[in-house]
Amino acid sequence: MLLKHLCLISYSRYCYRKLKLARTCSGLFAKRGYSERKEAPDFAQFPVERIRNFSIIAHVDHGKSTLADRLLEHTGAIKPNSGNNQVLDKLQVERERGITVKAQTASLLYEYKNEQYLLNLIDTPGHVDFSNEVSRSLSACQGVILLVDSNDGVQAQTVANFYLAFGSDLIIIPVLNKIDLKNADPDRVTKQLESLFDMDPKEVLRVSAKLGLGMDSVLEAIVTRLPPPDVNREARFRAFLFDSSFDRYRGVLSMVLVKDGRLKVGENIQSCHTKKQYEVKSLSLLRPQEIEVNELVAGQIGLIGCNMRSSQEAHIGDTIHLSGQQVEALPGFSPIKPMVFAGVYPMDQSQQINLRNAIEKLTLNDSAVSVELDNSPALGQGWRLGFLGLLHLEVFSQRLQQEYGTEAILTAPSVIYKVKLQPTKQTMKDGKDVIFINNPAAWPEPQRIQECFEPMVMGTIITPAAYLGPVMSLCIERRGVQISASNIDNDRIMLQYELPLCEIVIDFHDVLKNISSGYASFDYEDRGYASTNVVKMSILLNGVAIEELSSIVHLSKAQTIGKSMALRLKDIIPRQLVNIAIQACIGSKVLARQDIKPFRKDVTQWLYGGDVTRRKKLLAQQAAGKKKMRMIANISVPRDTFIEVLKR
Ligand SMILES: Nc1nc2c(ncn2[C@@H]2O[C@H](COP(=O)(O)OP(=O)(O)OP(=O)(O)O)[C@@H](O)[C@H]2O)c(=O)[nH]1
Repeated sequence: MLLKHLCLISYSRYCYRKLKLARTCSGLFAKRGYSERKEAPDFAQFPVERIRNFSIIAHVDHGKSTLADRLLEHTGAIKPNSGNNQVLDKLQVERERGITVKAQTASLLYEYKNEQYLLNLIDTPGHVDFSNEVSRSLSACQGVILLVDSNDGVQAQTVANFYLAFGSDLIIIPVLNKIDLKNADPDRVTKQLESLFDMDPKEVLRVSAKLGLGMDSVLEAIVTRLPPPDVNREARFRAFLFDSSFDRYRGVLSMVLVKDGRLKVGENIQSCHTKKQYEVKSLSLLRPQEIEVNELVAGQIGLIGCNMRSSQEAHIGDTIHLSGQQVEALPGFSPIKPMVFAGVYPMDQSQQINLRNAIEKLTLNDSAVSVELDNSPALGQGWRLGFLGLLHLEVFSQRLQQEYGTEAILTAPSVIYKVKLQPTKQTMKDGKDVIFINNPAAWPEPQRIQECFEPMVMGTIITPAAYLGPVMSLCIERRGVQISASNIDNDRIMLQYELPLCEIVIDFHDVLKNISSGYASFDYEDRGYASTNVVKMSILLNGVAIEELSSIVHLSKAQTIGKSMALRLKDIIPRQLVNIAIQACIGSKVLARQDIKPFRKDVTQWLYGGDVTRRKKLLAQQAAGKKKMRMIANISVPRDTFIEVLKR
């Protein structure tokens, strides 16, 4: 009996402790936002004053995605310590390369002074090729977190991103990350921020996204320093379309910031751009996983599913409104200007339709890519695509393969040249004396050209002083002209060079990283066109020009490029029964020549003595056969050769 009593007491104590623990935990979880999972608030009732839209911007690898992970954990959107690494980097290419290429959104709930706030976070890419994603994200925000690595300090893209946010009149919260690192020097980096951007050192926060240190200070700064979105819930519904993606079952999903009014499932909406009407099938918020809601209200960022079927319908920068209501369109984006062009062809023509569908769907998710039809005698029907840079091109082709299972051949990248033609009766009549050319195959005859212009960029390089010499030599070798040089602090120097775009698209960034042991950083912006001396370099095989291998080069570099191209082709083209002459030419002038010797088949090996006329007859037959072969070899080069040469 006594034993039973004791057991009962200890059991009730156990239950009490468990209950207490549960209560403490629930209190703790409630504080960190966990309770909202059970009783998610009605997002449509969230007052505008308690909404904040912000973005995280930084130089590549300074920890944006890691900070986003910690903020998601800290606000209870995802479970802590469950191996969350770059949760918002959803694409396979992002996870493999460890970079963000696509801005992602997540709505967080945060409790501050007993009031719940809805914080809409947009994680942005850091690499210069994806800066369009950054500027698009900024259009939906009132403020940004400018994240700086407290070991690396201010880098080229920190400068570019700062000016992007500053120019958009956004509030900037400076945050130093990675303070846990042994070599971290937050004081030095704070001074850099003060001298470069005139920032108040007291406003600079210090965190470690990896260890989750200082997260409350960041969240508090977002709530207290940023204003709520400037929206009106009583006005007619208006939403700004700033991103889109394709869902196999639901068609196009449009990511919008609701500027005015509210929108419910079942209502009919219309696009200001295309004037097309749709019925709203689904509305959702991203937390970061999608949660369906019945209503989106002004101030919120959400997804609209309305059975849009084709990529042309979701126009980035469009204004969406309710059908039958007149509203003023919101200011859109200035069109994105692709910098690098490349031909994309299917491996064989049977895959043409698959590739076309894949390109169409992917361009919906990556609106910066421009698409034109193209045709090549050797590679068949294809497309000429425009990209923002080489990494963008690589990521696009990787996504084509990984997300849509299509193999494509990419031709050598080229920039877009401006050519002023000699005045003729025809050009004067059409008024088309200036043309833009992104494909060497379309280059006019030299006698028709009056002047050529090439695209220029203003490059900003930040490098430790120790690497200044090699960095400057690289810029000079790439035809750069120095505009300015200034000290950021005792150790780092910021250089500005005007450079031709074609000199930096291929490998400038890699070479810069190599010569500076990875310490120098680079960013660039468009600087218009400048007069130049470029020519078309053709590649001739046995006297026949192969258009797919031609390129536009600067006259000063034509000889070097011609030589290396001829050597590469010599390695790649298989030996054949005839001699193959590879020539790199400008017009009729041959710059470089390589010969691939023919196989020598000994047709006389079966002869054993006998009359000499017999031997001569066999050799004559062989020579006649070779003559015929050369005719064939002149025009047909194995398809694999193109793939090998055109692959970088
Ligand atoms: N020691 C330390 N490492 C960190 C911290 N924050 C991020 N990292 C590491 O820095 C690297 C880059 O982090 P990411 O979050 O991918 O950087 P990112 O800025 O999102 O990179 P991009 O999207 O490519 O621009 C990763 O290896 C992280 O683990 C930190 O506070 N301390």
